[in-house]
Amino acid sequence: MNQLEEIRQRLDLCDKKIVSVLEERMDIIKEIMVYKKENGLPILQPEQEKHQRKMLMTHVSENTYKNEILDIFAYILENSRRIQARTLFTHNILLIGFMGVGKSTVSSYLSKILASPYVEMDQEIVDKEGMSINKIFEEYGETYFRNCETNLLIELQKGNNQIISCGGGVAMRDENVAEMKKNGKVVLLTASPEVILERVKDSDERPLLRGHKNTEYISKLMEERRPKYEAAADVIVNTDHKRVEEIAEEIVVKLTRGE
Ligand SMILES: Nc1ncnc2c1ncn2[C@@H]1O[C@H](COP(=O)(O)OP(=O)(O)O)[C@@H](O)[C@H]1O
Ligand SMILES: O=C(O)C1=C[C@@H](OP(=O)(O)O)[C@@H](O)[C@H](O)C1
Ligand SMILES: [Mg+2]
Repeated sequence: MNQLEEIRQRLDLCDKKIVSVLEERMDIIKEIMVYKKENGLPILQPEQEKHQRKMLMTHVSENTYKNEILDIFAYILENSRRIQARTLFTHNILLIGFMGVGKSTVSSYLSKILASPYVEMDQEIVDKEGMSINKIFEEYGETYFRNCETNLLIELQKGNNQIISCGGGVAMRDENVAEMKKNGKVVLLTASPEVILERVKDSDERPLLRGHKNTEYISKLMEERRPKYEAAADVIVNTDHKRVEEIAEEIVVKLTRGE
């Protein structure tokens, strides 16, 4: 064997060790998930990830390859989140509820923390149609927009592990709810009319609230929609005066307990 071959063999041995240690690390992630579930501990714990990063920085502080190693660890941590998510869920998670309850905000956060694809239905429709929701309502009318939602929902059934933020009206059609249930769990977010008003008052992107930014109108429409929302929900989480992190944790806990 020449010298180069010998060096390459050492490299191969090194790869083997990395594979083995990565496998061990991923098994530990699963073990942690099982332990948390069994002992009713918080599941997401973003502060623990901060601690982990700190520890990692101390491990590499003197290392010649510090930047390269940190780059690799970004992928390792991303994949750990993915394993964590797969341990918890194999289906889609769909967030429904009235305008301003925080569906888009919470979905985006959940997708980051679970390293899962995020689908914003409103945005998908805007991109596909090449115009804003206000413009779609003005040019083609509400029914056209609702049909776009139904078609998109059918399309989304092809994917798994997606965090899907539904527009506030999606759960009003029974056929949409049937589509959601095929491959997903439905999370209903709620909030009081006062909190909703506070959250939506500065935005002009919701055609149904144009000229109706008051609690009386919000309250009335919310009551009209409530039975459909509640019938569609697998779990319900109230968002009043809660931080996004708290809401996300509550969703994950309720979904894993199957409440
Ligand atoms: N838990 C929360 N606390 C405070 N503000 C929030 C919370 N959730 C969402 N918001 C804010 O409320 C507004 C509406 O949220 P958004 O996610 O767009 O709601 P939805 O998609 O349900 O209409 C946004 O400005 C967002 O930043
Ligand atoms: O409740 C509704 O009928 C709607 C809610 C909006 O989404 P958000 O709930 O994300 O604001 C958007 O789909 C459209 O303006 C109609
Ligand atoms: Mg939204």
